[in-house]
Amino acid sequence: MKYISTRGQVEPKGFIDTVLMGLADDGGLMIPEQIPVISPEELREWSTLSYVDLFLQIFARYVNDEIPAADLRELAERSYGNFRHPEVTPVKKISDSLYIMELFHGPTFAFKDVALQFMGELYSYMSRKNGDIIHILGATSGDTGAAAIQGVRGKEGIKICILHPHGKVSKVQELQMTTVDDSNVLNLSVKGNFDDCQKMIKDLFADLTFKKKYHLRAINSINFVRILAQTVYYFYAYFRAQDESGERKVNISVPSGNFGNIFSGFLARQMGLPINKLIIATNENNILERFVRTGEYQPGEFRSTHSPSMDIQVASNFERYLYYFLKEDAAKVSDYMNKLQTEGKIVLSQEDLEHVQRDFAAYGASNQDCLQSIIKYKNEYDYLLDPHTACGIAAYEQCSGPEEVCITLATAHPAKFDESIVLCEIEQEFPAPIQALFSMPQHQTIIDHDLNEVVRQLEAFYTR
Ligand SMILES: Cc1ncc(COP(=O)(O)O)c(C=O)c1O
Ligand SMILES: N[C@@H](CCOP(=O)(O)O)C(=O)O
Repeated sequence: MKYISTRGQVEPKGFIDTVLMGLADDGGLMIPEQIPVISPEELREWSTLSYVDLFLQIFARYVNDEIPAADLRELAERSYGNFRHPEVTPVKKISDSLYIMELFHGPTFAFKDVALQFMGELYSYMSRKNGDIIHILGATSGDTGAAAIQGVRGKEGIKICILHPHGKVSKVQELQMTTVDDSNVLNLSVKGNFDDCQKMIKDLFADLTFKKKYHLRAINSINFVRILAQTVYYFYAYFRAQDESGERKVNISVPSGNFGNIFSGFLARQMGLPINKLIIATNENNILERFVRTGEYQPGEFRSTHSPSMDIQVASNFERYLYYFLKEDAAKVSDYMNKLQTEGKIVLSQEDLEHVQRDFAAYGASNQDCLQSIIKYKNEYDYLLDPHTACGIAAYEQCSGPEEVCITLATAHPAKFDESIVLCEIEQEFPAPIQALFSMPQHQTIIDHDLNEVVRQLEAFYTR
């Protein structure tokens, strides 16, 4: 298996080189040259596997023996051994037509742990084995940063710098990132929004001299291994729903922002998993929902909502979908991305829009939808949704048919977003590891939205 760029200007790479490259050197995103297809017989065999065994089966199709099987097993077991639930990502039945897959049983109580626990182990393995210097640079709207820091804190040979939007993450997210006092961690709190942070890190990765000089490595979903690790739970979810749903079609509703999570679902479907509808659930930052409804992809005005981790206008992984949508024509992808840069939008023909609507359903939840879903599911099912999952539930209610079964991905634990839970006049008890954060000192550097200042901070950090 080789990996290529969506923009076609990178020589095909192996798995490890793809992980190390992060953002493709031509500014695109790395993707597998060919997506492996799993036969129905194999899917049947996979359907009873444990989470770790399923992970190993899927990864075996992508890593080309670049990591010996025994080592990969050890990395996976160590990663998922840190989860508080033996099933890693358990599925709960809410009603006859609704299941919730809880992706928040990892160390930082959000779905990012699923891929980032593994990435932390993988980077550490690469550093030990090859003596690679790993300088991680990432941007976060709150969850990726916390999970990435947790995945590598204190690990030898690794330094991590995370940019988050100042004052725009929840209190618990801020504490999870900034109470870590290991010397290999730097938190930059940027006066701007997540899109500003993501743009700055993409600019730094695109500066190949800087990237090479400081050995920059990515933990955001620009890194293909993040996408791959997230496909595992789509298989796992589908198999659990299939156990119960009989002949009914299985939909999956995904709270979406940077399009990484749902792109993993798209990849699983391309691999042969018969997911019926993939439902994109957004908040009021609804660029993806507008795209599916109208065929126009145009960043709008940034809004602060009750689901702050999805307050994203520029959905990074949209480019990966574009590549497959444009029948793997990298020149066309470059064209479309240039158009987005110069004209501020991409507009599809009616025929292309119909194609998109066959790939995805979508719903943009308003702030009111979000709070109403939290209140309704607490009252009717005694289940407390976090505000991102609540957007997923609102989308399930709009897009899933009466004869279908839907699994909504619960992307975070409600304790991370008590600000929104309080607005619903609901009291919750915090899990002990979250409660403990409130009495710990914080470490962060607040900076202006200024690329030169980020460079100064990074140079000082990486060379000390
Ligand atoms: C809790 C939560 N839900 C949903 C999302 C959206 O996921 P994605 O960016 O992969 O679309 C994020 C982060 O983006 C998140 O932190
Ligand atoms: N919601 C994310 C945004 C970054 O997304 P990523 O999947 O590209 O890392 C966050 O919590 O930071």
